[in-house]
Amino acid sequence: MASSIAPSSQLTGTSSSSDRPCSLDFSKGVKYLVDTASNLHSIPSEYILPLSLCPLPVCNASIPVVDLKDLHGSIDRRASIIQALSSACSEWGFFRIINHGIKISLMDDMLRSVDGFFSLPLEEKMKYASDDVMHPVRYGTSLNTSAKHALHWRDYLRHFGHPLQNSFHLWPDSPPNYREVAKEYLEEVWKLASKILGAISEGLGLDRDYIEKSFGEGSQIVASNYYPPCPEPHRTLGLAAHSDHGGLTILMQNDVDGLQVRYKDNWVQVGHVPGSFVVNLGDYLEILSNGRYKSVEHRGVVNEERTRISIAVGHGPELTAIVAPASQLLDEKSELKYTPILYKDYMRSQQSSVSSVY
Ligand SMILES: O=C(O)CCC(=O)C(=O)O
Ligand SMILES: [Fe+2]
Repeated sequence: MASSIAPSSQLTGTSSSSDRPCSLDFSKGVKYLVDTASNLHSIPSEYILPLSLCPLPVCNASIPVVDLKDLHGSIDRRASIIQALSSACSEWGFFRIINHGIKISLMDDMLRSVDGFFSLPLEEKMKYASDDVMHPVRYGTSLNTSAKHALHWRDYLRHFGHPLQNSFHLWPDSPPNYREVAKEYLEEVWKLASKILGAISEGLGLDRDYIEKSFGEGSQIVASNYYPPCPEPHRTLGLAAHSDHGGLTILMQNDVDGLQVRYKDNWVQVGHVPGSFVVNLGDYLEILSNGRYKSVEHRGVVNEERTRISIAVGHGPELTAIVAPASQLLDEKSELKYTPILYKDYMRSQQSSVSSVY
């Protein structure tokens, strides 16, 4: 669960220094940098990470695949899916899902809308820029944290999906179909998260609706990440190693690889499999399960040739929920591994000290 981040340089992605030429105002994002800098053969020094944090060769392993077909079918079928989810959650904290029920055409539409947003003129995207890391809709670059850090090769659009009425009117209205597509996509992903959370709850020996009930009204945040080609991909990262603070993240991406997951002190590459989602547990579920399930570190690496897009949707409790181990999972012999904390305070503390997206 513990997150690591590049040591501080004097920069954050949203600050700009007056002695830097305008063309290198990094707050405009890496897409802008790549589009406007002529002959970009090396990365600006602000993006160079210490060697210890640079991406190393990765180990050969694959995250587990869970087939959700007939999750609501026979009792035996459900039990075997719950068993597969439970071992993926305790062993990896990450898994791929297939036969999840979301239409590929909707996934493609969402990817196209997000691509359309990042392809807008800079002035249009900058309408959503904000210095407030908790702002309900935010376009930015590098990491979503107020901590000082070396810059990362990523632009992002981040906004709440649920509760819808709190932020829908603030979502980008360009490209013209963004709101309509994102609304449908996020509603479908919310339903999928709910099904998976029910199965995870049962896998822990809790009632099917235990986790969702613990969410109260719940929260959903989408982070769309845009990683343009990078001239020196081995000297930087798109997204620093971090764990997600929410309950469950459901991620899809275009056909360019770049996600890496920590597994037994190695980094494992998570390749693109068309039509599937990658799912991971966040800190909230590690704490709720009193450490039985893991919220595992992951990061985004970049490449020289192609733009990578990923869309990560986090599902967690309402901001006023208490994050604490489920009392049913504790008996007099088990030690309470985490101190209860208000979810809002947990989020805030993460966002002022480490890389965090949700
Ligand atoms: O780009 C990716 O695959 C990782 C995204 C991610 O971890 C996040 O947005 O929290
Ligand atoms: Fe993440």
